[in-house]
Amino acid sequence: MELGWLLAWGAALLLGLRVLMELSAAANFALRIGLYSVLCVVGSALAAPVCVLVNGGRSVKNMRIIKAVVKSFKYFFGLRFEVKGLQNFEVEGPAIIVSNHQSILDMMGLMEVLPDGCVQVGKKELMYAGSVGLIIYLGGVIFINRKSTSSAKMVMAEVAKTMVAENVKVWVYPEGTRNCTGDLLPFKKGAFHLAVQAQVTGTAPVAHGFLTDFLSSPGKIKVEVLPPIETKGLTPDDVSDLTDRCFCLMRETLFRLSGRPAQVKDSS
Ligand SMILES: CCCCCCCCCCCCCCCC(=O)SCCNC(=O)CCNC(=O)[C@H](O)C(C)(C)COP(=O)(O)OP(=O)(O)OC[C@H]1O[C@@H](n2cnc3c(N)ncnc32)[C@H](O)[C@@H]1OP(=O)(O)O
Ligand SMILES: CCCCCCCC/C=C\CCCCCCCC(=O)OC[C@@H](O)COP(=O)(O)O
Repeated sequence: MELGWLLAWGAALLLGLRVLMELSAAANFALRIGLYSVLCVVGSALAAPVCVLVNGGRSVKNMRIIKAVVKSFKYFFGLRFEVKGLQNFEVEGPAIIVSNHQSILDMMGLMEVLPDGCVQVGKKELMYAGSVGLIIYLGGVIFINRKSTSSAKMVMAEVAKTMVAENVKVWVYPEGTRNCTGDLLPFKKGAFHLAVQAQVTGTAPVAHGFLTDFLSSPGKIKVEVLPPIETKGLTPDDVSDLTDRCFCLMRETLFRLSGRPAQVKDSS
Protein backbone atom coordinates (compact mmCIF):
# COMPACT_ATOMS: atom_id res chain seq x y z
CA MET A 1 0.00 0.00 0.00
CA GLU A 2 2.78 2.43 1.05
CA LEU A 3 4.73 1.51 -2.06
CA GLY A 4 1.65 2.25 -4.16
CA TRP A 5 1.41 5.77 -2.68
CA LEU A 6 5.11 6.32 -3.19
CA LEU A 7 4.87 5.33 -6.86
CA ALA A 8 1.79 7.53 -7.36
CA TRP A 9 3.56 10.54 -5.79
CA GLY A 10 6.68 9.82 -7.87
CA ALA A 11 4.65 9.66 -11.09
CA ALA A 12 2.79 12.88 -10.20
CA LEU A 13 6.09 14.65 -9.49
CA LEU A 14 7.61 13.54 -12.80
CA LEU A 15 4.47 14.57 -14.67
CA GLY A 16 4.49 17.95 -12.91
CA LEU A 17 8.13 18.53 -13.84
CA ARG A 18 7.41 17.51 -17.45
CA VAL A 19 4.53 20.01 -17.68
CA LEU A 20 6.70 22.72 -16.07
CA MET A 21 9.44 22.05 -18.63
CA GLU A 22 6.94 22.35 -21.48
CA LEU A 23 5.48 25.60 -20.13
CA SER A 24 8.61 27.48 -19.15
CA ALA A 25 11.94 27.63 -21.02
CA ALA A 26 13.64 28.89 -17.85
CA ALA A 27 12.35 25.93 -15.80
CA ASN A 28 13.32 23.57 -18.62
CA PHE A 29 16.87 24.94 -18.60
CA ALA A 30 17.18 24.94 -14.79
CA LEU A 31 16.00 21.34 -14.53
CA ARG A 32 18.35 20.19 -17.27
CA ILE A 33 21.31 21.98 -15.63
CA GLY A 34 20.27 20.37 -12.31
CA LEU A 35 20.28 16.90 -13.85
CA TYR A 36 23.62 17.62 -15.53
CA SER A 37 25.15 18.71 -12.19
CA VAL A 38 23.89 15.55 -10.47
CA LEU A 39 25.37 13.43 -13.29
CA CYS A 40 28.72 15.25 -12.93
CA VAL A 41 28.84 14.81 -9.14
CA VAL A 42 27.80 11.13 -9.20
CA GLY A 43 29.87 10.32 -12.33
CA SER A 44 32.97 11.92 -10.74
CA ALA A 45 32.50 10.04 -7.46
CA LEU A 46 32.27 6.75 -9.36
CA ALA A 47 35.09 7.50 -11.82
CA ALA A 48 37.63 8.78 -9.24
CA PRO A 49 38.44 5.38 -7.66
CA VAL A 50 38.63 3.82 -11.15
CA CYS A 51 41.18 6.50 -12.18
CA VAL A 52 43.29 5.85 -9.07
CA LEU A 53 43.16 2.06 -9.53
CA VAL A 54 43.90 2.12 -13.28
CA ASN A 55 46.45 4.95 -13.53
CA GLY A 56 47.70 5.30 -9.94
CA GLY A 57 46.68 8.97 -9.39
CA ARG A 58 46.83 12.29 -11.29
CA SER A 59 47.52 11.56 -14.96
CA VAL A 60 46.42 12.78 -18.38
CA LYS A 61 45.60 9.11 -19.09
CA ASN A 62 42.61 9.47 -16.74
CA MET A 63 41.00 11.75 -19.33
CA ARG A 64 40.08 8.61 -21.30
CA ILE A 65 38.00 7.37 -18.37
CA ILE A 66 36.46 10.81 -17.73
CA LYS A 67 35.70 11.16 -21.44
CA ALA A 68 33.88 7.81 -21.54
CA VAL A 69 31.69 8.82 -18.56
CA VAL A 70 30.87 12.33 -19.85
CA LYS A 71 30.12 11.01 -23.36
CA SER A 72 27.31 8.92 -21.86
CA PHE A 73 25.52 12.04 -20.50
CA LYS A 74 24.06 12.97 -23.91
CA TYR A 75 21.68 10.00 -23.74
CA PHE A 76 20.00 11.50 -20.65
CA PHE A 77 19.11 14.61 -22.66
CA GLY A 78 18.39 13.08 -26.06
CA LEU A 79 21.28 15.05 -27.57
CA ARG A 80 23.23 14.23 -30.72
CA PHE A 81 26.54 15.68 -31.81
CA GLU A 82 27.55 16.52 -35.34
CA VAL A 83 31.34 16.72 -35.34
CA LYS A 84 33.33 18.13 -38.25
CA GLY A 85 37.06 18.45 -38.83
CA LEU A 86 38.28 15.87 -36.31
CA GLN A 87 41.17 15.10 -38.69
CA ASN A 88 42.50 18.59 -37.90
CA PHE A 89 43.69 17.26 -34.53
CA GLU A 90 46.03 14.84 -36.27
CA VAL A 91 49.11 16.98 -35.81
CA GLU A 92 52.49 15.58 -34.83
CA GLY A 93 53.66 16.71 -31.41
CA PRO A 94 52.16 19.14 -28.92
CA ALA A 95 49.45 21.60 -29.93
CA ILE A 96 47.15 24.20 -28.38
CA ILE A 97 43.39 23.85 -28.79
CA VAL A 98 41.16 26.87 -28.15
CA SER A 99 37.36 26.88 -27.99
CA ASN A 100 34.42 29.04 -27.01
CA HIS A 101 32.93 28.54 -23.53
CA GLN A 102 29.19 29.10 -23.12
CA SER A 103 28.48 27.18 -19.92
CA ILE A 104 29.44 24.21 -17.74
CA LEU A 105 27.62 22.08 -20.34
CA ASP A 106 30.48 22.61 -22.79
CA MET A 107 32.27 19.66 -21.20
CA MET A 108 29.91 17.38 -23.16
CA GLY A 109 31.03 18.89 -26.48
CA LEU A 110 34.67 18.96 -25.42
CA MET A 111 34.62 15.26 -24.53
CA GLU A 112 33.10 14.36 -27.92
CA VAL A 113 36.28 15.53 -29.66
CA LEU A 114 39.01 15.50 -26.98
CA PRO A 115 42.15 13.92 -28.46
CA ASP A 116 44.33 11.55 -26.43
CA GLY A 117 47.05 13.17 -24.35
CA CYS A 118 45.23 16.48 -23.97
CA VAL A 119 44.69 18.46 -20.75
CA GLN A 120 42.63 21.57 -20.15
CA VAL A 121 43.50 24.79 -18.36
CA GLY A 122 41.02 25.57 -15.58
CA LYS A 123 40.53 28.15 -12.83
CA LYS A 124 41.99 26.98 -9.50
CA GLU A 125 38.63 27.35 -7.71
CA LEU A 126 37.42 24.22 -9.55
CA MET A 127 39.71 22.12 -7.33
CA TYR A 128 37.33 22.68 -4.41
CA ALA A 129 34.18 21.50 -6.23
CA GLY A 130 33.83 18.23 -4.27
CA SER A 131 33.97 15.04 -6.32
CA VAL A 132 34.02 17.12 -9.54
CA GLY A 133 37.14 18.94 -8.27
CA LEU A 134 38.75 15.61 -7.44
CA ILE A 135 38.13 14.16 -10.91
CA ILE A 136 39.37 17.37 -12.57
CA TYR A 137 42.54 17.09 -10.46
CA LEU A 138 42.97 13.40 -11.32
CA GLY A 139 42.51 14.20 -15.02
CA GLY A 140 45.62 16.40 -14.94
CA VAL A 141 43.86 19.75 -15.49
CA ILE A 142 46.31 22.67 -15.17
CA PHE A 143 45.07 25.07 -12.51
CA ILE A 144 45.70 28.81 -12.85
CA ASN A 145 44.98 31.80 -10.66
CA ARG A 146 43.17 34.22 -12.95
CA LYS A 147 43.44 37.00 -10.38
CA SER A 148 47.23 37.01 -10.62
CA THR A 149 48.62 37.51 -14.13
CA SER A 150 52.19 36.93 -12.90
CA SER A 151 51.41 33.58 -11.25
CA ALA A 152 49.30 32.46 -14.25
CA LYS A 153 52.20 33.39 -16.53
CA MET A 154 54.61 31.36 -14.40
CA VAL A 155 52.32 28.30 -14.55
CA MET A 156 51.94 28.70 -18.33
CA ALA A 157 55.74 28.93 -18.76
CA GLU A 158 56.11 25.59 -16.93
CA VAL A 159 53.34 24.11 -19.09
CA ALA A 160 55.23 25.21 -22.22
CA LYS A 161 58.21 23.12 -21.07
CA THR A 162 56.28 20.01 -20.02
CA MET A 163 54.01 19.92 -23.06
CA VAL A 164 57.09 19.67 -25.28
CA ALA A 165 58.91 17.20 -23.01
CA GLU A 166 55.85 14.95 -22.62
CA ASN A 167 54.14 15.55 -25.97
CA VAL A 168 50.91 16.87 -24.50
CA LYS A 169 48.17 18.94 -26.13
CA VAL A 170 46.63 21.76 -24.07
CA TRP A 171 43.01 22.95 -24.34
CA VAL A 172 42.36 26.57 -23.33
CA TYR A 173 39.17 28.63 -23.21
CA PRO A 174 40.64 31.95 -24.36
CA GLU A 175 37.55 33.94 -23.30
CA GLY A 176 38.73 33.09 -19.76
CA THR A 177 35.19 32.73 -18.38
CA ARG A 178 31.74 31.42 -19.35
CA ASN A 179 29.85 33.58 -21.83
CA CYS A 180 26.37 32.78 -23.12
CA THR A 181 25.68 35.98 -25.09
CA GLY A 182 25.87 34.07 -28.38
CA ASP A 183 28.97 36.08 -29.32
CA LEU A 184 32.60 35.82 -28.20
CA LEU A 185 34.30 37.85 -25.47
CA PRO A 186 37.67 39.37 -26.42
CA PHE A 187 40.34 36.68 -26.15
CA LYS A 188 42.94 36.59 -23.37
CA LYS A 189 46.43 36.04 -24.67
CA GLY A 190 47.72 33.18 -22.46
CA ALA A 191 46.95 30.40 -24.97
CA PHE A 192 48.75 32.21 -27.77
CA HIS A 193 51.82 33.06 -25.67
CA LEU A 194 51.90 29.35 -24.79
CA ALA A 195 51.75 28.38 -28.47
CA VAL A 196 54.68 30.66 -29.25
CA GLN A 197 56.72 29.68 -26.18
CA ALA A 198 56.32 25.95 -26.86
CA GLN A 199 56.72 26.45 -30.64
CA VAL A 200 53.89 23.98 -31.19
CA THR A 201 52.96 22.48 -34.52
CA GLY A 202 49.57 24.12 -34.55
CA THR A 203 46.82 25.96 -32.73
CA ALA A 204 43.44 24.45 -33.63
CA PRO A 205 40.34 26.55 -32.96
CA VAL A 206 37.18 24.61 -32.04
CA ALA A 207 33.77 26.25 -32.18
CA HIS A 208 30.37 25.05 -31.05
CA GLY A 209 26.91 26.50 -30.72
CA PHE A 210 25.69 24.71 -27.62
CA LEU A 211 23.00 26.30 -25.50
CA THR A 212 20.12 26.56 -27.97
CA ASP A 213 20.54 22.97 -29.07
CA PHE A 214 20.75 21.75 -25.48
CA LEU A 215 17.25 23.09 -24.87
CA SER A 216 15.59 21.52 -27.89
CA SER A 217 15.00 17.83 -27.40
CA PRO A 218 16.32 15.96 -29.32
CA GLY A 219 18.90 18.66 -30.03
CA LYS A 220 21.72 18.35 -32.52
CA ILE A 221 24.85 20.13 -31.34
CA LYS A 222 27.42 21.09 -33.94
CA VAL A 223 31.10 21.04 -33.02
CA GLU A 224 33.70 22.02 -35.58
CA VAL A 225 37.48 21.68 -35.39
CA LEU A 226 39.12 24.19 -37.72
CA PRO A 227 42.43 23.59 -39.50
CA PRO A 228 45.43 24.28 -37.26
CA ILE A 229 47.39 27.50 -37.56
CA GLU A 230 51.14 26.90 -37.78
CA THR A 231 52.87 28.64 -34.88
CA LYS A 232 56.42 27.34 -35.34
CA GLY A 233 58.77 30.25 -36.03
CA LEU A 234 56.45 32.88 -34.51
CA THR A 235 57.89 35.28 -31.90
CA PRO A 236 56.27 37.09 -28.94
CA ASP A 237 55.69 40.04 -31.30
CA ASP A 238 53.29 37.85 -33.30
CA VAL A 239 51.05 36.96 -30.32
CA SER A 240 48.53 39.78 -30.86
CA ASP A 241 48.09 38.90 -34.55
CA LEU A 242 47.72 35.20 -33.74
CA THR A 243 45.11 36.04 -31.08
CA ASP A 244 43.13 38.20 -33.54
CA ARG A 245 43.32 35.55 -36.26
CA CYS A 246 41.97 32.82 -33.98
CA PHE A 247 39.27 35.16 -32.67
CA CYS A 248 38.03 36.01 -36.19
CA LEU A 249 38.06 32.37 -37.34
CA MET A 250 36.19 31.16 -34.29
CA ARG A 251 33.65 33.98 -34.41
CA GLU A 252 32.89 33.36 -38.05
CA THR A 253 32.42 29.65 -37.37
CA LEU A 254 30.27 30.24 -34.29
CA PHE A 255 27.91 32.47 -36.28
CA ARG A 256 27.77 29.96 -39.13
CA LEU A 257 27.01 27.06 -36.77
CA SER A 258 24.23 28.98 -35.04
CA GLY A 259 22.73 29.97 -38.39
CA ARG A 260 23.27 33.70 -38.02
CA PRO A 261 24.89 36.01 -40.54
CA ALA A 262 28.57 36.67 -39.82
CA GLN A 263 29.33 40.10 -38.39
CA VAL A 264 32.60 41.89 -38.53
CA LYS A 265 33.91 43.00 -35.17
CA ASP A 266 37.34 43.80 -33.85
CA SER A 267 38.64 41.59 -30.98
CA SER A 268 40.17 44.54 -29.13
C1 LIG B 1 33.25 11.95 -14.78
C2 LIG B 1 32.40 13.23 -14.69
C3 LIG B 1 33.18 14.43 -14.88
C4 LIG B 1 32.46 15.71 -14.81
C5 LIG B 1 33.27 16.94 -15.17
C6 LIG B 1 34.58 16.68 -15.79
C7 LIG B 1 35.22 17.86 -16.41
C8 LIG B 1 36.59 17.56 -16.92
C9 LIG B 1 37.14 18.66 -17.74
C10 LIG B 1 37.39 19.88 -16.95
C11 LIG B 1 37.69 21.03 -17.82
C12 LIG B 1 37.81 22.25 -17.02
C13 LIG B 1 37.68 23.46 -17.86
C14 LIG B 1 37.69 24.66 -17.03
C15 LIG B 1 37.52 25.90 -17.84
C16 LIG B 1 37.90 27.13 -17.08
O1 LIG B 1 38.14 27.12 -15.91
S1 LIG B 1 37.95 28.63 -18.01
C17 LIG B 1 38.78 29.72 -16.91
C18 LIG B 1 40.24 29.48 -16.78
N1 LIG B 1 40.98 29.56 -18.01
C19 LIG B 1 41.53 30.69 -18.48
O2 LIG B 1 41.39 31.75 -17.91
C20 LIG B 1 42.37 30.60 -19.73
C21 LIG B 1 42.40 31.85 -20.49
N2 LIG B 1 43.12 32.92 -19.80
C22 LIG B 1 44.39 33.33 -20.15
O3 LIG B 1 45.00 32.69 -20.99
C23 LIG B 1 44.94 34.61 -19.54
O4 LIG B 1 45.72 35.23 -20.50
C24 LIG B 1 45.78 34.43 -18.22
C25 LIG B 1 47.03 33.60 -18.48
C26 LIG B 1 44.92 33.77 -17.15
C27 LIG B 1 46.20 35.84 -17.73
O5 LIG B 1 45.05 36.59 -17.48
P1 LIG B 1 44.94 38.17 -17.73
O6 LIG B 1 46.05 38.84 -17.04
O7 LIG B 1 43.57 38.57 -17.30
O8 LIG B 1 44.98 38.18 -19.30
P2 LIG B 1 45.66 38.91 -20.54
O9 LIG B 1 44.96 40.20 -20.79
O10 LIG B 1 45.67 37.90 -21.60
O11 LIG B 1 47.16 39.20 -20.09
C28 LIG B 1 47.66 40.39 -19.51
C29 LIG B 1 49.05 40.67 -20.10
O12 LIG B 1 49.92 39.55 -19.87
C30 LIG B 1 50.42 39.02 -21.10
N3 LIG B 1 50.47 37.56 -20.96
C31 LIG B 1 49.42 36.72 -20.74
N4 LIG B 1 49.85 35.44 -20.67
C32 LIG B 1 51.19 35.49 -20.86
C33 LIG B 1 52.18 34.51 -20.93
N5 LIG B 1 51.91 33.19 -20.75
N6 LIG B 1 53.46 34.89 -21.16
C34 LIG B 1 53.78 36.20 -21.35
N7 LIG B 1 52.86 37.19 -21.30
C35 LIG B 1 51.59 36.84 -21.05
C36 LIG B 1 49.44 39.49 -22.17
O13 LIG B 1 50.06 39.60 -23.45
C37 LIG B 1 48.99 40.85 -21.64
O14 LIG B 1 49.93 41.84 -21.94
P3 LIG B 1 49.68 42.87 -23.17
O15 LIG B 1 49.72 42.06 -24.41
O16 LIG B 1 48.33 43.48 -22.91
O17 LIG B 1 50.81 43.81 -23.03
C1 LIG C 1 32.19 20.60 -1.03
C2 LIG C 1 31.88 21.44 -2.23
C3 LIG C 1 30.82 20.82 -3.05
C4 LIG C 1 30.72 21.56 -4.35
C5 LIG C 1 29.77 20.86 -5.26
C6 LIG C 1 29.99 21.36 -6.64
C7 LIG C 1 28.94 20.81 -7.54
C8 LIG C 1 29.32 21.05 -8.97
C9 LIG C 1 28.17 20.65 -9.82
C10 LIG C 1 28.23 20.59 -11.11
C11 LIG C 1 29.42 21.06 -11.81
C12 LIG C 1 29.67 20.46 -13.15
C13 LIG C 1 30.96 21.10 -13.57
C14 LIG C 1 31.61 20.54 -14.78
C15 LIG C 1 32.97 21.19 -15.00
C16 LIG C 1 32.81 22.63 -15.41
C17 LIG C 1 34.05 23.42 -15.62
C18 LIG C 1 33.63 24.81 -15.96
O1 LIG C 1 33.06 25.07 -16.97
O2 LIG C 1 33.93 25.75 -15.02
C19 LIG C 1 33.60 27.11 -15.26
C20 LIG C 1 34.86 27.90 -15.51
O3 LIG C 1 35.42 27.41 -16.62
C21 LIG C 1 34.66 29.39 -15.71
O4 LIG C 1 34.09 29.89 -14.59
P1 LIG C 1 33.43 31.35 -14.53
O5 LIG C 1 32.47 31.47 -15.67
O6 LIG C 1 34.52 32.35 -14.64
O7 LIG C 1 32.77 31.36 -13.20
